[in-house]
Amino acid sequence: MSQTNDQTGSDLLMVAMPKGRIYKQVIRLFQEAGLSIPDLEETRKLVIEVPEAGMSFIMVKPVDVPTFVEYGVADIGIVGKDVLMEENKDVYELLDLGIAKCRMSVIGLPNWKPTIQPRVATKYPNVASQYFREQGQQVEVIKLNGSIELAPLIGLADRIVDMVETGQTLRENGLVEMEQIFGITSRLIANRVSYRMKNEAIQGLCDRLQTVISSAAGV
Ligand SMILES: Nc1ncnc2c1ncn2[C@@H]1O[C@H](COP(=O)(O)OP(=O)(O)OP(=O)(O)O)[C@@H](O)[C@H]1O
Ligand SMILES: O=P(O)(O)OC[C@H]1O[C@H](OP(=O)(O)OP(=O)(O)O)[C@H](O)[C@@H]1O
Repeated sequence: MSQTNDQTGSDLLMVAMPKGRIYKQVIRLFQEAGLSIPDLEETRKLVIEVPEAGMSFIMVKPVDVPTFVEYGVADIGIVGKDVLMEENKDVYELLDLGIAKCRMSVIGLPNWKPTIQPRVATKYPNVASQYFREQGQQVEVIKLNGSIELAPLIGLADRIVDMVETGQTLRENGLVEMEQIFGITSRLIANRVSYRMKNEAIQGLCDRLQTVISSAAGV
């Protein structure tokens, strides 16, 4: 990857970086790929230039990453497959980073019984609607923003569609995983125009990251 130390402003690759859970894993991956990224979580700054890595970072909510990338204010971004499926934005999905592994599942109480117009609570209404439509099941989807597992416990919904990683949240709330919908990992995405205009830099980054991912996977 051709990187110089004199890149400034718009020469830098603008990266939409998700705040929160994925962040530390992404930074580790970038550092293993030889990119000297400081711990950006230490600061409340939202735009952080790292000229020595040829990149500038904007710190955003994970769910907003595809929006910043689709509009081209970020050239690339890192986002979970769950968000990509839900948001369905017009971006290139370049690389499976293999981090933040979990799965999207249908979850319910063990004694769940089908009802006429079942209610499904979820943070992912598009994913849930599409899944049940494909299953030929009519459901009412209720959008929540967190603590989704609460819904079947207190009678808000019959089932939920949510992520499962270790299964701890399910176990501690007496819920069971009924069906797995798809597997989730974090992905590197790119704006369509940026991918053409800044191809050398973006492809170079992909190649560096791919080397780390492949060696971690023992390929
Ligand atoms: N339990 C989990 N295990 C592994 N990966 C997860 C888990 N929960 C979420 N993820 C992945 O991490 C991404 C970001 O999750 P995170 O909880 O940081 O953001 P969020 O859901 O937008 O939270 P908040 O609304 O609290 O900011 C998700 O989109 C998903 O890809
Ligand atoms: O299988 P586990 O390892 O228990 O992980 C799964 C939990 O993690 C996520 O919740 P999060 O921590 O983001 O909380 P929230 O959705 O309630 O905000 C997800 O929505 C599940 O509740």
